[in-house]
Amino acid sequence: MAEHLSQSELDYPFKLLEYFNGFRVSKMIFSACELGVFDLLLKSQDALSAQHVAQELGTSMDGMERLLDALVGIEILEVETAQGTALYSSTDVANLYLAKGSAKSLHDMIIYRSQTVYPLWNNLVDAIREGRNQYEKTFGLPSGHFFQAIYRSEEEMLKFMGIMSCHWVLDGHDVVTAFDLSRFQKVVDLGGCTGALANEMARAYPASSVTVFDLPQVVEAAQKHFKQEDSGVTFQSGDFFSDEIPGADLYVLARVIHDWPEEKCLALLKKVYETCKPGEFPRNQGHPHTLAGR
Ligand SMILES: C[S@@+](CC[C@H](N)C(=O)[O-])C[C@H]1O[C@@H](n2cnc3c(N)ncnc32)[C@H](O)[C@@H]1O
Repeated sequence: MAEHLSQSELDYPFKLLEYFNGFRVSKMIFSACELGVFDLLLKSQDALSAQHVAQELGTSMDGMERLLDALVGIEILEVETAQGTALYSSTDVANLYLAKGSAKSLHDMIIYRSQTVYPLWNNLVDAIREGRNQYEKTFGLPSGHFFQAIYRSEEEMLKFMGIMSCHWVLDGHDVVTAFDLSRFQKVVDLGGCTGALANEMARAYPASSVTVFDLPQVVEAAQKHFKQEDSGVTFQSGDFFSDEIPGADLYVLARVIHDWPEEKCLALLKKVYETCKPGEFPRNQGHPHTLAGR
């Protein structure tokens, strides 16, 4: 570690302190999102006092004042003083990413992190000791099948699908255009969920046909709640372990491989290799292509 952290860290451990206090910053943002602080400040035309925010959101005045000051400290909110009263307002960043409703809102992702991921990470020590996920200990759900736990109700499934989409609003275009993929005529996004990345792909390469392949209940929900009619993306349902996967000359596996143990990954990648139409690799290596993302 000493080799990677700068010399000054030996005199005073700035980075180390930042690392192990990082959870406090996460919790401040999670709490403000859950309480609706950013939504209220976005709606309000004027900067608001801590008392006003506390009253509107039904919290203690002392707790809210501390939270607002802490958010000013990490430059997510701004404060000005008028006649001895501190008045708080949102920054553009908070309005764009932390409040509900903007096209780039990460609100749902933050709520999921707060209510599902954070409690799971609380059991990280046990996860490492036992080598398995902690759904059972954290939520009393069977941990044997990861997606059965995540998709335990339609509401939970839609929440998960929502946060999967959020990521691609930020990075999707950059990811699909990082390489020129225009020569691939048929693209299949395995485990493509809502189709958010597939939509970016179809937009960037309008001459390609793009198909999302995912579990039946996910495909049904994707078409009902997330489908973008004009994107031209098609959906096919199935299980990529037990069913045939559609033929393609490019497969996308975005954030899929990391979900599975080694033997399942190898089985899936073998299936992709065998089904993928051979094509020309940029440096003429002449083997099928897999665009794998994690
Ligand atoms: C972590 S999510 C990633 C979603 C999407 N690729 C993305 O990056 O936003 C994994 C996806 O794999 C799908 N999946 C899980 N098991 C599957 C299976 N056996 N067959 C097909 N899809 C599956 C899930 O429904 C989910 O959409």
